[in-house]
Amino acid sequence: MTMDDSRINIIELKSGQRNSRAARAVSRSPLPGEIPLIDVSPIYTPGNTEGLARTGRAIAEACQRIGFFYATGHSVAPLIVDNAFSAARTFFALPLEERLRIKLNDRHRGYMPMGDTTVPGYAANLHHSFEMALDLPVQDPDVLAGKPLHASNVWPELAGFRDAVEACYDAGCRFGFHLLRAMASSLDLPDSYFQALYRDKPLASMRLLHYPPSPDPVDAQDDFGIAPHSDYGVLTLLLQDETGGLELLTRGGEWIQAPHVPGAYVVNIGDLMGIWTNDRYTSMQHRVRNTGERDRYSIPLFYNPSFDTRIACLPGCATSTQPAKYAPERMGEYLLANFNRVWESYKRPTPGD
Ligand SMILES: O=C(O)CCC(=O)C(=O)O
Ligand SMILES: [Fe+2]
Repeated sequence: MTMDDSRINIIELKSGQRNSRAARAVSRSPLPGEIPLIDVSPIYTPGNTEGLARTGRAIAEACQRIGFFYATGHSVAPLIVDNAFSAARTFFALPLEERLRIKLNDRHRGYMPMGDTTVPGYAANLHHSFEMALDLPVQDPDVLAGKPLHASNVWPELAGFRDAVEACYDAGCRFGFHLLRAMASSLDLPDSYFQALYRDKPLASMRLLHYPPSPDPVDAQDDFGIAPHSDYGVLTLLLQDETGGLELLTRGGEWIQAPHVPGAYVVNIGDLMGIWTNDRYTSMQHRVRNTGERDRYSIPLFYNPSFDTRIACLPGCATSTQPAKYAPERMGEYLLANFNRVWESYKRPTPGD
């Protein structure tokens, strides 16, 4: 397989098992219930305190044990999901020159070419992506002020693409916003605790990802679709197609497959949730190996609160025997510290620019 672009950027992801044999170990099928399937529909019924508490308890169990769960009953219409995947397939089938017309900008919107991201210690990830986030008008005061990450999206000239992607983004954000009530309940916090931090311009960004088929990295040069990493934000809501290839590291140190479950989102917690909960909910590593014959598409939504949110140990998560382990972080600055490593190389002129 040829790389679209030979420049390699670094996405500094927490990768505890960097390039070790364990990180390349073969995966197994999950045991029944090992990645729990949680019906989250009570999040949509105001006043259903019992249902919300039940969902919260299931989420607490999942987050503490494995850091991932499948969510059903999320109210995102199948047609919205299908349309977004169709849009992704059409976009990645465009000639490279077309995709490069909207190359990733300094507000982290646009097309990120194949081979442009690596997890330290690994070969370049074998995927490329379309990146978008909250779409703010040019006259928005934060956009005018040049506040980082606040911008309008950029779009390819492709009929129907924008509508399909925006519908998926809006529906995913609505789901995330409701899910925050159950996340709060899972931590014995008032239902609206997290929602209050997401009301004003949340840093919610979505990627359309394409992974071409690639050789098995266990025997080859670590050519993962995406190498082992944990997500650095708060909450990730992932749609994946039927291809499979997503794998999770269990707390016992085994890699297990997280196959496509029809109609379900894969939900996982990121590193910032570990800071918030003092590691009650610790992010877990995951990776993608697309070793079959098929192209794989996925759509993660990184659902994070507003730029100025201060992420510090939550009430109830520190005790006298377990004091807060982490210094507080500011949401936007924390994300920027991670993104900047990518941006640096995008600011450099490349041949043909
Ligand atoms: O494509 C997937 O299933 C996972 C993507 C992922 O882990 C990421 O973008 O952080
Ligand atoms: Fe990830």
